[in-house]
Amino acid sequence: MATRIRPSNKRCAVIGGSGFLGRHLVERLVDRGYAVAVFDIRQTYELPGVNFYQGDLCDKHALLTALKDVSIVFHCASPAPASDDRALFQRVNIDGTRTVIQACHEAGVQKLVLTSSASVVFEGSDIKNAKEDLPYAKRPIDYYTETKIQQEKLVLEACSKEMDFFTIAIRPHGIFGPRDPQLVPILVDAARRGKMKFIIGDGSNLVDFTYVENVVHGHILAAERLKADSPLCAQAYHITNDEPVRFWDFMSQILVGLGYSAPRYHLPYMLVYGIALLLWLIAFIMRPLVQIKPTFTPMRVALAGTHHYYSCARAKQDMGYQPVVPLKEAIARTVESYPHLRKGA
Ligand SMILES: NC(=O)C1=CN([C@@H]2O[C@H](COP(=O)(O)OP(=O)(O)OC[C@H]3O[C@@H](n4cnc5c(N)ncnc54)[C@H](O)[C@@H]3O)[C@@H](O)[C@H]2O)C=CC1
Ligand SMILES: CC(C)CCC[C@@H](C)[C@H]1CC[C@H]2C3=C(CC[C@]12C)[C@@]1(C)CCC(=O)C[C@@H]1CC3
Repeated sequence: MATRIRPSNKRCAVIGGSGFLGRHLVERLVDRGYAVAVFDIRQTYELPGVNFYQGDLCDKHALLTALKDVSIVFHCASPAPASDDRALFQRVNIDGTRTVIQACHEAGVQKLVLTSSASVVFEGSDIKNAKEDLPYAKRPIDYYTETKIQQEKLVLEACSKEMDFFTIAIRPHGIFGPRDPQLVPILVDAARRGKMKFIIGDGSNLVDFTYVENVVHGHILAAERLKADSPLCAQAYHITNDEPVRFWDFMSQILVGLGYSAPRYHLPYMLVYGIALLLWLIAFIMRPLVQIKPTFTPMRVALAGTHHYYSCARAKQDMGYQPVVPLKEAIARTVESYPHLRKGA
């Protein structure tokens, strides 16, 4: 019988490696001595020790070129959550993830680590210290969440001891840090347009914001501890900073750190949510004529006015996870990294 030659376990691929999380992951993997292949629809940087493969993850042949001799695949590609292109989410997050799994099988990859999201259980109402056994959202709040649920199921169901193929899903929440294209830029844009004067609700809602290096640490631990008969197989894990913070305190610390005023006046949650829904409806109806992008979408209002924080006890127990950068330090590093977004810059 021909012996199947296994790729070196220090060779990995990062699908979505040109993105915010992906690039931080790639940098850390290189520091740890991994040879890394980045697969992405765009190339945003160059790094010694990293090979770039530009392509769409829905294209199996393109993927197979990048997965040659790779033993670990990190899948952290996704369309931007704010997009409302349902067909794109279906194609990339669902059909594309099937293609990734198939390509992993054909290339002899042993481990697939999916970046899922803690939002797969979020329906717009309070979530307090939830464990991973909370059921998936029955009424997902948007297409992004809907397809992240399907994606996570596909990856976890693909775990197979018989095929020597092990899978795991990491569920981060509210990732932030240097080079994040979403949280800080959107916040500053809203502040510059005078829209950050108001607190939605009473301001006491607790939320997880997770520093990108902690998310990276969770991914690498997952990959290194995932093996046959380990409790990690086919499981989902929350990865957070383990320091839930008041949503509006966190936003205020970022804003004040960058020289803007903190929001002060309170508005009732239901009023703002109703207005956001109405604006969304108007934007939807007007779409054939004009593209309107409201700052306060129903999703953002729900995230800004409810509790949503998650227990990471399972990751601590099964993979020895502990956040490596505490929240205070993480906020300071983040603020420092955006000199161009400071007030007056
Ligand atoms: N940013 C956040 O707060 C959170 C993000 N996540 C998940 O983390 C992952 C990474 O997110 P970010 O780094 O924030 O996003 P990002 O938008 O910075 O990175 C995503 C990358 O995927 C690539 N990509 C998109 N479609 C592709 C395709 N068809 N083929 C190949 N590459 C493609 C993009 O070019 C981009 O470089 C995503 O899966 C997201 O769902 C989960 C929880 C929270
Ligand atoms: C205008 C303000 C009321 C809000 C500005 C900040 C928001 C842009 C961010 C606050 C919470 C963030 C968040 C995500 C994106 C950016 C925020 C809405 C995600 C939706 C990204 C993708 C996920 O998987 C879940 C995240 C939850 C928190």
